[in-house]
Amino acid sequence: MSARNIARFWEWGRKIICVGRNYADHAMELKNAIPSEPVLFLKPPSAYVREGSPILLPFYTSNLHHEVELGVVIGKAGTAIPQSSAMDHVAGYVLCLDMTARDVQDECKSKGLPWTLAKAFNTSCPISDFIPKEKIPDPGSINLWLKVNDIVKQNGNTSQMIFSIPYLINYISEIISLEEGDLILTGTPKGVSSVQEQDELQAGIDDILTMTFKVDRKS
Ligand SMILES: O=C(O)/C=C/C(=O)CC(=O)C(=O)O
Ligand SMILES: [Mg+2]
Repeated sequence: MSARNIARFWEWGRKIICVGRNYADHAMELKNAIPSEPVLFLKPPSAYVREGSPILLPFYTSNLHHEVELGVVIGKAGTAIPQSSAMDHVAGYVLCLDMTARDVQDECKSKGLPWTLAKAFNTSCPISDFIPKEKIPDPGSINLWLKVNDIVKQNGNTSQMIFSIPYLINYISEIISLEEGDLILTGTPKGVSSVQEQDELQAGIDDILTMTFKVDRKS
């Protein structure tokens, strides 16, 4: 049997744990309070989509938003991982989009319902190629950007995160044990906006990597 390859972690069917409202400028653009503790939600592995396949518009939304985020790929399992050793559990990174049906999320929020329909649908988590940890020596200080049809919509720096990567790994693993192949989405900076069928989304991390996805409707 061939050994599993962490560079193809999305094939392993592990957890996708998402952090929300982790950038003050994004929390404020959606008129949310700045959180005093991380806001967590989950996506299933069926949310993954890779370059070459489209992001599919769910039939029940008319306001699908992009959110560009740094994804942290877990390489070593742990529970209640101390902040001091948190980075030893990181195998690498991916650039991610947390696609969000904003109108559905607003309705869920107003009714006190979970965000599953808004955040966890098929293709709601486009990801780049795997970036080995050594390629990003300081993940707490990198630029993330996103363009829609060549127009810049998001341009932020991970130094703006309210909760750092070691803090998040400690906080999450106290509640949900982390396994090899899990992915943590670390939240989005400001500039989220609506996308339409046939739009082209391009996103990147500094000069490290870019990725491109088309938006389509399920045929
Ligand atoms: O509370 C809201 O209105 C929206 C929150 C989010 O969608 C949170 C995120 O996913 C994020 O900040 O990245
Ligand atoms: Mg998000």
